[in-house]
Amino acid sequence: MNDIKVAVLGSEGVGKSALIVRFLTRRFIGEYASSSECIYRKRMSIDGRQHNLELYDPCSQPCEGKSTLNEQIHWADGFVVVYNISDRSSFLTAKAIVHLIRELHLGGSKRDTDSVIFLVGNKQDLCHMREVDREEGQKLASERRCQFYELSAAEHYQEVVLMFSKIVRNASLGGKAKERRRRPSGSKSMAKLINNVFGKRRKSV
Ligand SMILES: Nc1nc2c(ncn2[C@@H]2O[C@H](COP(=O)(O)OP(=O)(O)OP(=O)(O)O)[C@@H](O)[C@H]2O)c(=O)[nH]1
Repeated sequence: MNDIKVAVLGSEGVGKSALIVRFLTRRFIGEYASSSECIYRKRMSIDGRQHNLELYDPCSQPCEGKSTLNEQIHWADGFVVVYNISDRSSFLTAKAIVHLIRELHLGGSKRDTDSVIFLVGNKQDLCHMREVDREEGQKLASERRCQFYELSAAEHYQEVVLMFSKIVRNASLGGKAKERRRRPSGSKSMAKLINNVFGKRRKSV
């Protein structure tokens, strides 16, 4: 059994929780409020191999025991860095996060890091309000040697599953054994996730 840790990073409201919830439950939840950072766990079989996936969903608000971005980056084997295509400032934040991941992983093998940083432009369904061209995202990804996706947690279930499956596969192939530093603190079971999801008021988008 292989443990794979993936951090989903990006600025507030870009759809990090929506992407994770979509992947884990198949559902798109219009309003998902979480007041704490948390880790979701899922067992996955990819290419006949079993993986224990841990998905880290940070909390944008100040909260108790909140880990720093540096700690989150040290903890993870793979990174999904999300921006909202209709919010340029979120793209700039994503750019800074990718830069930081690269800085902190300078010691690692280049090939390992290249395949485990995914830059994701979310909310593609809002392309009528687009502030970041697809080409800009592609350019940043190729400059920073990341995999690039543009998708919509709201509309693209299959693409979301493919994206997460691919990062798990890439992280498992990297076979990176690294020192584990302080781990982001929160942890949630699927039961808690489902409770969160269905306990919230849903809003259509
Ligand atoms: N139209 C559209 N809205 C989306 C999409 N993904 C997320 N949203 C909406 O964007 C808002 C923020 O989504 P969240 O998943 O809470 O974003 P987040 O990045 O986890 O936010 P924080 O936890 O505050 O950092 C919610 O109202 C979602 O319904 C999408 O693909 N399309």
